Amino acid sequence: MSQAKIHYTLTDEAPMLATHSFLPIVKGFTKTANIEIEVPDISLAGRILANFPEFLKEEQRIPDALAELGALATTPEANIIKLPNISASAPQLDEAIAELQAKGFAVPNYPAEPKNDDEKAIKAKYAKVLGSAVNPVLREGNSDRRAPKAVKNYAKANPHKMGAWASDSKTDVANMNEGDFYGTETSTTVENATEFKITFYGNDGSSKELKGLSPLKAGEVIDTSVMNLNALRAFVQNAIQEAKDKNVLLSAHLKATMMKVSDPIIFGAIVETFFKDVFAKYGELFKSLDINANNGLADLYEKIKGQPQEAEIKAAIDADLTNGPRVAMVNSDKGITNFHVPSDIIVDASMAALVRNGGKMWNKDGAEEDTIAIIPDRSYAGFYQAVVDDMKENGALDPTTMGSVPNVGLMAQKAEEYGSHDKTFQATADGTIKVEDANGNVLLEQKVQKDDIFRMCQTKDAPIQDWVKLAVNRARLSDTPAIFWLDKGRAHDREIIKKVEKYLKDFDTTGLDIRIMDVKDAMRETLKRAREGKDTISVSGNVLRDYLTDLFPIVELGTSAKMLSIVPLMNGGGLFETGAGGSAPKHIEQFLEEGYLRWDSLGEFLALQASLEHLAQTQNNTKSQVLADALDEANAKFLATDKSPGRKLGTIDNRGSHFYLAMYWAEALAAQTKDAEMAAKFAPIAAALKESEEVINAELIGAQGKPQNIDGYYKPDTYKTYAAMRPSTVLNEIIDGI
Ligand SMILES: NC(=O)C1=CN([C@@H]2O[C@H](COP(=O)(O)OP(=O)(O)OC[C@H]3O[C@@H](n4cnc5c(N)ncnc54)[C@H](OP(=O)(O)O)[C@@H]3O)[C@@H](O)[C@H]2O)C=CC1
Ligand SMILES: O=C(O)CCC(=O)C(=O)O
Ligand SMILES: [Mg+2]
Repeated sequence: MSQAKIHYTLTDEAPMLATHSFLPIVKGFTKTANIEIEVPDISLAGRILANFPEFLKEEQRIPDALAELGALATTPEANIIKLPNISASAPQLDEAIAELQAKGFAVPNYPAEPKNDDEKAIKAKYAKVLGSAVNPVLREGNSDRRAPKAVKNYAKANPHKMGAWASDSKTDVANMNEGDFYGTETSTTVENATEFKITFYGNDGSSKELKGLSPLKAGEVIDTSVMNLNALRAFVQNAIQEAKDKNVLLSAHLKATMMKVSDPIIFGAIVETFFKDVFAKYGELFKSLDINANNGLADLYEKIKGQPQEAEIKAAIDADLTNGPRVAMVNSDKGITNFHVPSDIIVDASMAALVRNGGKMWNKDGAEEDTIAIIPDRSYAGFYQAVVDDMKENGALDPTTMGSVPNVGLMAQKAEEYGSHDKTFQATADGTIKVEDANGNVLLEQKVQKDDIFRMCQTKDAPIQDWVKLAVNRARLSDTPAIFWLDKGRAHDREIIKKVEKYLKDFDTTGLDIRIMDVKDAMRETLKRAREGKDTISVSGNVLRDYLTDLFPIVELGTSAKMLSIVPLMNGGGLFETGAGGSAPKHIEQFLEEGYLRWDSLGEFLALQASLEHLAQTQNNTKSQVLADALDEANAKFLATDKSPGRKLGTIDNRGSHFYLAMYWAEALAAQTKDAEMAAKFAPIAAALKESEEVINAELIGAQGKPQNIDGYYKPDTYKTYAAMRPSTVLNEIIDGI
């Protein structure tokens, strides 16, 4: 048997900590099936170092693990377990760079406003690290996300807390009615393979190439749209007034990490409109200090530190916060508002949390209040409004009875808006931005005013076909109705509908209930069915995939970390994402403060099971199938015995949950009869773990309750992190002895 490989990614924050405890277990168990576990470092710090070898000493240089994994993802051998990673906002990138520099890595500062060609080159390299820079590289397939039956049943039996929705809740979504991406979108399908370029033509006769010639494949859907900044600012002003009039909180919900070019600008426009007198009065000073509203208040406070006007500016900001509507808080204990950091308000998680919480967010005193939720663009605002309306009309959903909403999402090869960063530009003057082919024929064009955001998106045909196939398969396999969520009001979706209707004919859909519905209707129908306890597969584009796979799991299961999240790669490999949620920065904070990590690794367990099964099938490795089946049993027992970390000190945390998983996995391996060698191997391990249960728990729980020092946040010390995450010598001895 040749040695098979699983690539288990090293990422950031809570999942990175969890990996230090779980990886030794994974390595120990899988080596019995001759599987090698590789651990590519795709952490934010690792990605920065990999991109700047010329600034580093020889011994500090590391290979570009992400690029290597991206290449691997296009091959049939790929078997990658991908944990959530930081998608860095500009302030996070600055922090990570500062930490690396302090540790002796001479990487350059991030030049937000490059002043010469050298800085431009550095900025271009950092563009590969900023924002959502990992997932789009690895996602060479569409996504299949669902709560496995055992997980769903567990949630029904052990429901999480749900906030009640009042029928007179004042919570509402505020969106633009014109001048947004939705209203301006134009779209076309390219018949034959060609090339395109993007050029700005100024009303003054000037022109500037924004993007040089790039390929277009036959059948590709392309679109352009524009967000008019004047319309955006006017809309924000109205939303501020609305929140004030209704006497509720004001909150903003964007995706500045994934939409890393457009959404920080939109965030900045919201911040600048809210504090418009401050930005008008201190504009010159802010400019000289490189303060940009797009980076939020935290960055502003940092940069005015020590300035003669510091106190006066802070007072002016406080006055606006007092006079304006109350602003929703990210962390009321620490005084962190919704306007502090663009990456703190990630719409997929934040709106889901709002729905789970009876429509309420937190004010500065930590009390819950209704809110006006700013979601400027109608492309997605309407579907959140549909949820809010449904909750007001019918009350909160009931996790003990509600049906499940799995998702089949179009995302391969950077489909749709989430692949648009390299084609998103802010207009520097009034004019027209044209998408032209190599011969100058105009494919699409948009009129822009200075500061407007122009965006072009691509969606390749092969991923669309694969997505339709995946939807039909999932509907068949789970015998569940599937709804394509597409909006006839959007030019892009009208092109996609044509393709879906065409490609559905390629498959046998007899007996299946497959529908194409408008997004808002799809939401209403899905919620109605969920309330009746019925499951419905949502089949959606890339952005809705992201939003729906946090919204429903967070309502159904309490967190999207418990999702099974599979990406069948188009060339035959497998990418197994862990959960559908993020890297839970507040979990690492709690761990550093009190030695308790409440990150739930169920997503990792589920992904590992799927990865082992994929390996068994593609490499004909029967031992891997034995491992996968035993892990499946272990996962079920893990849920049945409720060994997930609690929320509080003194109960088993992430490390304790790994111990139980290892014990149940070893027990299942010892008990199975398909592979006698493995049964014999794991019988003493299972016995040793069981025998030491009390001692191990005492060691693991005994390690809690004190601050942890792992020497860093973005690049902690490996040795210290292992020590912190593996505090049980008894457990370590058993695992390391496998
Ligand atoms: N696939 C990826 O790589 C993704 C990465 N991200 C990145 O993650 C970071 C934070 O994003 P954000 O969206 O705020 O998400 P978080 O990681 O903060 O998750 C939001 C909330 O979900 C709950 N949660 C998530 N994962 C777990 C888990 N394993 N165990 C228990 N609870 C969990 C917690 O909620 P509660 O406190 O209510 O229990 C948590 O506060 C950002 O850098 C973002 O870019 C985000 C999404 C996906
Ligand atoms: O890549 C990211 O930044 C986040 C990804 C995400 O939220 C998702 O795929 O659900
Ligand atoms: Mg998401």
